[in-house]
Parts: sequence; C-alpha cells; structure tokens
Amino acid sequence: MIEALVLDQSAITLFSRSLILDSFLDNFKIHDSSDRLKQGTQGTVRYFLAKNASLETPILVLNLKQIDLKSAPDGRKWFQRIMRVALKSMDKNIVIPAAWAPYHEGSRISIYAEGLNSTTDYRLYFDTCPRGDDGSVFAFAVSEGPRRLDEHEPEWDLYRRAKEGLLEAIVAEPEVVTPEDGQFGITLAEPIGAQIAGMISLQDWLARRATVPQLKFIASPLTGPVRLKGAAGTGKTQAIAIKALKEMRDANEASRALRLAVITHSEALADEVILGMLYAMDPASEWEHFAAQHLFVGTLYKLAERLLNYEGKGLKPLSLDGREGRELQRILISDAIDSVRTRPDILLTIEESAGAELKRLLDPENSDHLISEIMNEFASIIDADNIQKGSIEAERYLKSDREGHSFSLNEWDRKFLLDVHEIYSDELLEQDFMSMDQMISDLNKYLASHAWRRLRQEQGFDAILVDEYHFFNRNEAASFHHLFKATAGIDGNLPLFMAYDLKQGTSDAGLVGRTSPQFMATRAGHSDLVELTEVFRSTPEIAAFLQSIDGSFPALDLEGEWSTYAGKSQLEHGDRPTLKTFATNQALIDHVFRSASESAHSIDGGGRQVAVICLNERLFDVYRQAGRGKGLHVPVVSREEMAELKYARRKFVLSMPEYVAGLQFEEVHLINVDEADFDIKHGVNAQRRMISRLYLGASRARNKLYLHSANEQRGPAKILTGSLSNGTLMQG
Ligand SMILES: Nc1ncnc2c1ncn2[C@@H]1O[C@H](COP(=O)(O)OP(=O)(O)OP(=O)(O)O)[C@@H](O)[C@H]1O
Repeated sequence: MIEALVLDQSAITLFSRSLILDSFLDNFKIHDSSDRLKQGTQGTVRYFLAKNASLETPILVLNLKQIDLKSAPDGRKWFQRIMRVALKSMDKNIVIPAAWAPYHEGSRISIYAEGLNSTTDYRLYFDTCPRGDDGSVFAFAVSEGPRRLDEHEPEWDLYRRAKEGLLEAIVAEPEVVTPEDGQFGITLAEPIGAQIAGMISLQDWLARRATVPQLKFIASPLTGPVRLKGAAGTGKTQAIAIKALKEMRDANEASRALRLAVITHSEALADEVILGMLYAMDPASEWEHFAAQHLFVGTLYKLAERLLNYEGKGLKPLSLDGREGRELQRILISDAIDSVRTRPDILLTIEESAGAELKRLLDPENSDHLISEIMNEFASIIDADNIQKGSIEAERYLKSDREGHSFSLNEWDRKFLLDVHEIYSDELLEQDFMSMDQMISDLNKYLASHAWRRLRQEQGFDAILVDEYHFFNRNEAASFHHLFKATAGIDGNLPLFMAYDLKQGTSDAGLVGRTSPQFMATRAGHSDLVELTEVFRSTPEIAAFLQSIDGSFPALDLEGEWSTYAGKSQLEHGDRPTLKTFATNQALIDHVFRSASESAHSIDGGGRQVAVICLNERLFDVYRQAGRGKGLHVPVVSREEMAELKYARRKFVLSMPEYVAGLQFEEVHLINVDEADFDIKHGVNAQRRMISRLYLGASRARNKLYLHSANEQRGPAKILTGSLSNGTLMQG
C-alpha cells in the first residue's frame, strides 16, 4: 500500500498543467510519453521527480494514510489544491485564492479542500517548513470542519521515511509505465491560451500573422502610454502576449534589465490564457527562466497580496466578481436596505424627497433591480472612491454633479445609499471579510508611502501592459502609475499599454470618472491610440449580428470612445445566428441542455467548445443546481474557475458572460435573452448593462450562435427586433 506521495517542483508544475483523471488516484502511476519525469516506489512511498533532481530539491510529502484521496468526495480537487499550496511554498509568485480561506499560524497553514459551494467542509493541513526544511511542504492531515492548527500532530516518522527514500529514488533505474498498464491517469494538456492561439511561434506572428495595427502596437516604444482599442475577437489579448514576449526577448538579447508586468482583471485569464499564449509562442519555455525574475503576470490583487501579505495576516479579501461573492453581497445589501428603509426618518421623508427612479425601485416588486443598481453604484463609485458616510468624500459625493450615464440620484437618494453602504460595510467587517476595493485602496496608500518610494526602483516595473482595461474601476486604475520604477518612461510619460473594449463592461466600473477632461486620461500622460478592426474569432455572420446589436446601445458621450462596432470578420462564412422562443424556462432549458449535450459529444474538442451562457443571474443559479442538468455540464461560476474547462471532456460549459470573458467557444447558446430583463423601464443604464452582457456573451462564439428566450419572461428582448428585421438574426 502506498502511504505517501513525494513530488518535487518540476513534477508539481507539470501535474498542475495537466489533466488529472480519477484513475490516477487508483495506483498513482502516470504514462508520461514525453518522458519528463522520473517515477518510482521506495518502500511504501511513491516518488515523482525531475530527471535531474537533487537531494537539496524542496519536496511535497503527502500523507495518504491521513489524506485518503481515493475515498475523498473529490480527491482530484483535493490533490490539485495540495499542489497549489506546495507550489506557493516553492514559488512566491503563486497565490492561494481567498475563497479557499487559507489560515496561517507559524509555518502551519490550513485551507478548504473543496469549494465554498460544496456541501462538505473538509480542511487540509500543511506544514510549510517541516523539520526546518525551508521550501518543502508536508500535507499531513484533513479534518471535517476547522480545527486548531496544532491540534493534529504530523506523522513525522512518515516524513522522515519519505525523505530517506529520496536518494534511492533519485539513483534508481527509472520505472517504465506503459500505456498498457491501463493508466493514463494524467494527460499533459495544452493550456487554454495555447488552444486559443494555436501553437504559432513568436517569429511567425511577427513575420506573417499579426496585422499592421497589431504590429504598430507591439513595436511601440517604452516611452509613453498607448491605448489598444478593438471589438471582441480582434486580437487584443494576443497582441499583449506578443508584445510581452518580444519585449522580454529583446531585453534579454541586449542584456538590458527589464521588469515587465502584464495585469489582468482575473487570475484565470492571466494563468490560463496569457501564460498559455506565451507557452504557445515559445514551447521550449525559454522565457520562463527570464520570467521568474522579471515578469509579473496576474491581477492587482496578486500584486497587492505580494506587497502587503494579507493572507499571512489571516485577512480574507472577498472577490465580488465571482458568483459566491456576488450572492453574499446581494444578501448583505438586501438586509441593509430593509433596515434603512424601515427607519422612521426615512419612512417619513421618502414620499416627498426620494427621486423618481429610486422611488420606483423601492417598490418591492423591483427589489432585484434595486440591488443590481446599488451593487453597480458601490462598484463604480462608492467603493471605487472609498467613500464613507460622514467623510469629506461623502460630502462631495452628495453634492457633486453626476455623470450623464450614471443612474440619476438626488441628494436624498445618495444619503440613503450611503446609509445602506455603511450597514453593508459593517456587516462585511463583522464577517471578517475585506472587499477587494478596500484592499486596492490600501494598496494605493502603500504605493504612496515612503517605504514604496524606497523599494520602487527594485520592485517597480519598466513597462506595464493591462488587458481588459474596461473591467478596472477608477480606484484600480489609479494604482498603475505608482507601480512603475522611478526611472520608467520619459518626461513623466509612462509606458502603460491598455487594451479595452468598453462595450464588454457589464458594470459601470470602467466608465465612471473617465469622461472628462480627457477620456481614459490616466496619470501616465497623454496616450496614443491603436485601433484593431479585423475580427479573428467569429464568422462574418456572427460579426454582422454583433454589429447589429451594437446599434441598440444607448449613445454615450465619451469623446468618441463609445464608437460603433467596426469589426470585420476574417473567417469563412458560417450559419446565421438564430432565435428560438419557448413557453417556459423549463422548456427552454430542457431543449438547450439536450442540444448542447449532443454537440459536446459530436464536436471536435468536446464540451470545452460548447457553452451555454445565461444572461439572468437568478435563473443561472436555478439552472446550474437543477437535478436534470447534473452530469451534463461543467459550471463556471467565477472567472477563477476557467481552469476547470480542462475537465469538460464531453460535458458542455454552463456559465454567465462575465465569467467567460476572454474565452471563446465553437458553439454558444445564449439563454434568457428576455424582455423582462432588457425592458427600458428598468432605466437606460440597466438596459445598457444588459446589452453589454448580450454582446459579451454572443462575442464568445466562433462558429455557431443560438439565442433563446422564454415567454414566461415576456419573450425575446425588444432590442432584437432590428436584428430580426435586417436579417442578421433568424427565427429558429
Ligand atoms: N493577426 C491575427 N491573425 C490570426 N488570428 C489572430 C490574429 N490576432 C488574434 N488572432 C486570434 O483571434 C482570436 C481572438 O483573439 P483575442 O482573444 O486576443 O481577442 P480579444 O480582442 O482579446 O478578444 P476579447 O476582447 O473578446 O477578449 C484568438 O484565437 C487569436 O489567436
């Protein structure tokens, strides 16, 4: 019986990029045709090591007697989380997601073994300096429900035996595991970014593939800011990845020091897509060597975590981007509204003082819309500017003019919102959570500190590339210019490269505060503009439909930035998008699940290429939990879960537009494109955000796009009428 597994950093890195099948947990053997690892058993311990492993290499020892992966509810996930903790100990660039609720004490750490949504609450325990071995990790116990970290005594005897066997394992003849042994427990999978981009070398991109505007962007010097604007699928992310790799390569060849950051709004986009694209352009991964020292790819949160070490201090930032965070936020806001609304001073003045918009939303029938509107106000203004009731900023917020595209609120309304915000923030504090915006405010304070001024030259960057700039709110965008080295850029103009498509923004976060005096003004200085118009993702038929719905966006005065869709597809022709209407949501979902599942079985690339994308948050929760869909789909409920797509196999992907931003699928089924949500009576801003959701979801499709609506939800959104009559959308 195998009592422990031992993996070194190479093995963990390779495993984390791979597809692990449950059968791996049967005998812990892999058939590695690329022959990159050495595996073998010494006594009761099984080893996976780099071919050139040495005795000094830090290792992960996993006690299988305690942590019985095979009988765990989701052993594969446990194993992945264990590897992540080990990797973090070996590579400081790795972050443990806050949703795993890491808890530290000395060198001990514990995390949840499964998602917060799971019905179990197992926690895994680690020692990250076992017996003084810095960098090594001992995964030694599991408990149901949280325990004190010193409650379990690690089995030191097993750890000692695992270490003692290391020398034998290194010098032993490599064990040969043939495919006939029946176990392909691990398939070395291509990262998602490599699938999106194809295995095309950097040279090839530069010499043949990249378009003239892309090349212009890639070649722009590191002397000042450049904006890269383009509709969905025009190759913005691709251009960012090419520029990053080219800058690194050039600097390396010229022996020039260069510290580069590629900042994204989601960790998964950074880890899975951008790193995957780098890997695709340079499979030998020569850049990795350079990158370890000089390249940062990740979110602002990851940077903040690195600089401020929240995790070590036991603080949990709550991401409001994922489904869990948003659900919690909804509940807290709803409770806060109830307690403010019933206060006598509010009850007495509401009739005469509240603005028409807010009064309408305060009707219990509109409570969902009220909460959405308030979430948007928090994300784009109140939290983004760190406004707290009673402060000078709050006074300014109450009195200042509101930007044209914001929800209209009079002074009474704004006071009401600040009261709701106060209760909501207190509740967050009570529950020991920190919002991501609070964390970014702290980061900004730190970046203005004397300490950072000292460290800046060493830890700051020479150039920063930001993808999905439209998802960053004002608070976040304010950090960028502080992150540069003092010597970066020229005459105060900083090399900040920003890629964006404003219409993909599903909240106002990326719009507010950017209208005047100059759009997209950052403190990086006046920026040049490069515009991409060739669409490489979607067929001409899908691009024509996108152009058509683009006409439904309410006009916004953003100094020419809110421009009309200019995409021209470079792909071959395909089918026209269709719209199908059903009597009920039930009939809709039955049909869509059946047809998506059939496609997932027949399409090249499997379920990973078929997405069912829901536009309504509440219905999304209902569908993903519905018994009849179980086993058919892989739900992606936050942007951090993109990696799960590797496991889709014959299951299709079920998600919302926000969580699949940056990805693409051969076939997309958009569901609940219903008038109940798009109705202009919810306000022009709410409608604009719904159209953004529709645009973001529809633009994920490469080849086939199906829209669905339910009469129960008042049938197809009226904004589709134009597309139906101009023929870019057909009744299915
Ligand atoms: N010049 C090009 N020639 C061929 N294919 C390209 C070119 N540029 C990008 N692509 C491909 O087009 C697809 C979309 O690219 P990418 O994801 O970078 O678009 P994007 O503008 O970032 O999209 P979105 O804003 O929707 O996330 C990818 O498969 C990418 O490899």
